[in-house]
Formats: sequence, C-alpha cells, structure tokens
Amino acid sequence: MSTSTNTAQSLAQTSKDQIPPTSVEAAVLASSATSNSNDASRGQPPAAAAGAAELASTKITLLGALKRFPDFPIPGIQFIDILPLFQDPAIHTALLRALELQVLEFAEHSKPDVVVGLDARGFLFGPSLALRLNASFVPVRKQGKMPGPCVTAAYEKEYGTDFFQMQEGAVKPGQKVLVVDDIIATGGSAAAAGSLVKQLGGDLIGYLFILEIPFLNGRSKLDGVQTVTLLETDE
Ligand SMILES: O=P(O)(O)OC[C@H]1O[C@H](OP(=O)(O)OP(=O)(O)O)[C@H](O)[C@@H]1O
Ligand SMILES: Nc1ncnc2[nH]cnc12
Repeated sequence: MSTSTNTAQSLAQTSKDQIPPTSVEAAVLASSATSNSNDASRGQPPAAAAGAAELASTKITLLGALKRFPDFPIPGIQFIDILPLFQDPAIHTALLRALELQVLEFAEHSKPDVVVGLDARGFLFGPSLALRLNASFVPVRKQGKMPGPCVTAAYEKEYGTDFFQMQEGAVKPGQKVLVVDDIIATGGSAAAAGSLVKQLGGDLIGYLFILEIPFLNGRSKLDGVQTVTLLETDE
C-alpha cells in the first residue's frame, strides 16, 4: 500500500474512528494558519500544539537548508537555491511529507486529480507528490520541448520573458488541478500555468509552493485562487 493511501486513510479514519493523528498531522489539521504563522499552537489541543511545534521545526530545518546567491542569474537578483533540500534524504522526506500534509489540509474536500509541475524545478517534487496523492502528474514545459499540439501562454518573471506550454489532452475538462512549483516570486510563471490549465478546461483548485518571496507580491497575479506556501523569505 502506498504512503499516500496510508495517509489519506489515516486522516479519514481520524474523524471516523477517533484514531489520533500523528503530531505533524494534528498540527496541519488543526489550523490552516500553520502554513505561514509563528503562533500556530495558540489555542490548540495538546497533540496539535505538539504537532505545530514539530511542523515549525521542520520548516526551520528546510529554511536552514536553502542557500542564497547574490547577483544570480543577473545583477540585483538574490537567488534562493532550493536544490540542497534534495541532497539529504531526511530533508527530502520531510519536505514531501510537509507538502503532502499541506495539500490534504487545504484540499480536504477537493483532492486534486492532477498535479501540474512547472519546468524545471517543479519537476523535482511534483511527480513524488502526485504519487502520494494518487493523482496524475502533468508537466508545464518551456516552449518547444514537447511534441504534438500544445497550448501556449507568455509570461514575464523576475529576470526575463518566456513561454510555457502544456500538451493538449494532458488535462481533461473538469479535472481538479493543483499547480506546484518551488518558488513564487513575481507570480508570472504560476499565472501562466494557471491560464494553460484553464485553456484545457481544467478546474484550477489551487497553487502550492515550497517558498514565497513576499515582497514581490506574486499572489496578486493568481486571481484569488487558493495559494499555499510552506516557507517564506524574510527579506
Ligand atoms: O514567480 P516568478 O517570478 O514567475 O518566478 C518563479 C519561477 O522562476 C523560477 O524558474 P525559472 O524560470 O528560473 O526556471 P527553472 O526552473 O528552469 O530554473 C522558479 O523555479 C519558478 O518557476
Ligand atoms: N530570487 C529567486 N531565486 C530563485 N529562483 C527564483 N525564481 C524567481 N526568482 C527567484
């Protein structure tokens, strides 16, 4: 049995059979505020409070693994490198678990049929997350990389302009779609991916990111679609 099945079943059983969730599950279930809050344990039952502390500690570990590179790829950009999250199997595991729990919490009544990951760093964890959620994985790729008819959307980002594509038929009309990527900066990439999903007739239920750069206000480009980020930069 897959981990995702186990998790979905254990979360479903929690309400049915009163089996206590693990502490991290309790934290995520207890409050949607845990995704971006430092006082998530306030007013929660003990298991949830312990879980909130554990989730907070996972986030500190993840944040501590990120590396910063000034002036990459162009002067003036502080590049935040998420690749170290995948170098240590324990951190990689913690990352996937935390992302899975975030999805199960925010999509409680509307589990995604499809996880759409963005070229290229959305491919690092999108397929693993899709498997855990028992969902399809579909890539958004930069223009010219995929065969057959594609839909296309232009976008501008923190350091340039580009075109994204999805293969026609990759998302079926009415399927519930979650778009995932490593970072939301200006939001241009994510908004373009959302527009492709809609062009294919998909039901865009949310966006999930590992990291948000809040001062760039990328969320404002996402038309109020539910958006969850695990971590955020403090600058
Ligand atoms: O919110 P935005 O301003 O659109 O920026 C975020 C995007 O920028 C980065 O990708 P990039 O285009 O650098 O491509 P890569 O993943 O191939 O490195 C990042 O992985 C996001 O996809
Ligand atoms: N500052 C940044 N660091 C890493 N990836 C990014 N994608 C867009 N802006 C970025």
